[in-house]
Amino acid sequence: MEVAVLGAGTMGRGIAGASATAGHEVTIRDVEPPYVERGIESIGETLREGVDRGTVAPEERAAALDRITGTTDLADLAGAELVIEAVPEEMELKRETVADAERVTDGAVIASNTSSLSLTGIASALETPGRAIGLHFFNPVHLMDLVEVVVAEQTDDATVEFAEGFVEGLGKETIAVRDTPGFATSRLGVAIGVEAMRMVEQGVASPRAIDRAMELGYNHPVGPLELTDVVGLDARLDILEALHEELGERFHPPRILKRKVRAGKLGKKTGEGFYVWEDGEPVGPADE
Ligand SMILES: NC(=O)c1ccc[n+]([C@@H]2O[C@H](COP(=O)([O-])OP(=O)(O)OC[C@H]3O[C@@H](n4cnc5c(N)ncnc54)[C@H](O)[C@@H]3O)[C@@H](O)[C@H]2O)c1
Repeated sequence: MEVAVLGAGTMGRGIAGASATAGHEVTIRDVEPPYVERGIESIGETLREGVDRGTVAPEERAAALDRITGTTDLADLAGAELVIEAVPEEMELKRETVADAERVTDGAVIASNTSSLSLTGIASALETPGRAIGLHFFNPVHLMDLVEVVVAEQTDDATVEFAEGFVEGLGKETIAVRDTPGFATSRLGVAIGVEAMRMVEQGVASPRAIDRAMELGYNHPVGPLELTDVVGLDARLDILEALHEELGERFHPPRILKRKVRAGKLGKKTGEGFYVWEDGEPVGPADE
């Protein structure tokens, strides 16, 4: 199948790489040639790591890269049966992007990788909104087995079936979720994260103890506070504010989170969040 991916950033390159590895012809579009080139280079690097680990054969890597074409020209999407947008998380940009994709393709299913915006709001930018769906991939795409299939108010049954078939062909598992704030994964993940932050605030236990509770008590690979540091405290605050508005008080952003974001303590990327980070590792608790 011909698949078009819009945006060659973190997610777009992952989705393009997974699609090409599964045998699809992929066109990846970004707004400037260097972004496209960097995206394709990065797909090559990820596949190279797969070869080094023995999970990808060298000829599979070469064949996958051969199936990827980069472009900045929207007209090159014309033959796509599936378009997946992974442009920045802004409603107006997403609406323009899907409308452009609909205009230049002929009956393609148009999917959005949004992690928090209303699919129903994105779909309403289309002339035929029944073709819109959410395909919420997780980072890093090549290692994460889940794709949340987000069903907008307008999405047709045939679109859901098509999208689920595509994801299964990538060797990943789908869960179908109605278009509601935070879908399933962000809502559940953030609910645990926000309670963990309140527990730090109330002095219930140290961040490390709270993380160990979930890692050893529930077999989570990483605790909620370390995960917040990895995702970025600013990103977590944005999602919480959106969920608070839609779902009420239980998602009220804790003061400790707002305080840290105001102080520029955004987690791993700035060297401090709930932990102090050095060389990409948490080395101790941050001062409260
Ligand atoms: N990063 C994650 O962990 C993650 C996980 C799940 C979902 N998402 C979602 O995926 C989407 C993309 O996130 P990301 O982290 O890959 O962002 P990113 O900033 O890494 O990449 C976005 C890319 O889109 C490009 N772009 C901007 N306008 C464009 C246009 N009109 N057409 C084509 N490309 C355009 C940018 O130049 C950039 O290269 C967002 O909706 C985000 O919420 C992100």
